[in-house]
Amino acid sequence: MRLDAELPPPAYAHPGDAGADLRTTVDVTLKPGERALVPTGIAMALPEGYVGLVHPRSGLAAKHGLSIVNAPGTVDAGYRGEVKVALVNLDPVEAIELRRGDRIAQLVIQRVEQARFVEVSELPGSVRGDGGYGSTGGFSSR
Ligand SMILES: O=c1ccn([C@H]2C[C@H](O)[C@@H](COP(=O)(O)OP(=O)(O)OP(=O)(O)O)O2)c(=O)[nH]1
Ligand SMILES: [Mg+2]
Repeated sequence: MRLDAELPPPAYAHPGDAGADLRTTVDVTLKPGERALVPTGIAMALPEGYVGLVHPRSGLAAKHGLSIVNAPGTVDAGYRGEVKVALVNLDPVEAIELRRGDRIAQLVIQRVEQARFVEVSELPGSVRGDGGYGSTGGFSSR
């Protein structure tokens, strides 16, 4: 549902794209390190068993340092409020100026399972075991 009828609905830039672009309904300037919760003018009713994931756009991230604090944001199937994007400017020097209608993020809709959590006193073994956080090594050149 569009809460702002003047702006286009989410759209895939190409056939087969995973992410549909979301737009800001407001002008916003982010100073270096600043964040803002930005409205998209979109509300939706995803079918049960699906989730909407709000991902950064790679071009804005690589060129300007525009990211999302909670990337990817989670839009629950039962959520009926406005989808918002927690943008952050990670550039150390330059401010980022966004204008109403700019495409600021992309929504990826995926199937999702709901687990049934079963409490146990022992876990089955595995090859990895409890190794993590770099247990297989870091940069290959060092
Ligand atoms: O990037 C996002 C992330 C979340 N939401 C909306 C939809 C989601 O269903 C709801 C709650 O998100 P989440 O569970 O991540 O936030 P919370 O801090 O746990 O809030 P709550 O206590 O309402 O679950 O906020 C967005 O619009 N954009
Ligand atoms: Mg929550």
